[in-house]
Amino acid sequence: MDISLTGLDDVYRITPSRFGDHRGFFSESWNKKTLSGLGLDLPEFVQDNHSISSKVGTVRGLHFQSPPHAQGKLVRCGRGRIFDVAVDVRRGSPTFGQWIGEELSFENGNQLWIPAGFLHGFMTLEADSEIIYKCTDHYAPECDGAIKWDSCGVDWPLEGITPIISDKDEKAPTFETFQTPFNYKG
Ligand SMILES: Cc1cn([C@H]2C[C@H](O)[C@@H](COP(=O)(O)OP(=O)(O)O[C@H]3O[C@H](C)C(=O)[C@H](O)[C@H]3O)O2)c(=O)[nH]c1=O
Repeated sequence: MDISLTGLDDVYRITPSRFGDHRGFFSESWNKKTLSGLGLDLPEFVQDNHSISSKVGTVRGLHFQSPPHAQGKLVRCGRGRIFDVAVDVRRGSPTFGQWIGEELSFENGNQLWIPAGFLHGFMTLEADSEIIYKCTDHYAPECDGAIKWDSCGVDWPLEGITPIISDKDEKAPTFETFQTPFNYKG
């Protein structure tokens, strides 16, 4: 299992080891002890989420849950390919408003650890792409929030694709109107 830096402090790329043989491969997709041994101690996970998006260009996000139910997420792609995005919205952060986008796929097996205080979203790069992610707090609809996907300066790899968006996401407030509930803890 490898941990590597991304363009945003506190957001890490995690690549589990794969043990291949004539049948296929085996991989530990999550191991608290291994990550801790590599210096990454994550909060407890309490909920796993799983969604399938059937069409290329499906954009889900940019979402967050506000305190007291803010969620950290450990994100992976079980099938297909996604462009996974995190935006730093921690007041006082040196990278406030900055974003990263990473290709996560079944092929590369990469994961992203995205702590609470970041918006999260993704765009599918293949049909029937599957996202699986562990969350550090339970779903709390009263704390559920969204910022309009195209208002944060994210360079989505649309290349002429018309994005498929939920009504909720289409109507989300823009980043410039956003009063973040998160503070940077240094
Ligand atoms: C997030 C969530 C949703 N739901 C229900 C609520 C709706 O009836 C239905 C679809 O929810 P939504 O349209 O918010 O699903 P996504 O657009 O995939 O939202 C997710 O997309 C981005 C990528 C995220 O990081 C968040 O985890 C989450 O906001 O599932 C639940 O029952 N539990 C949950 O934890």
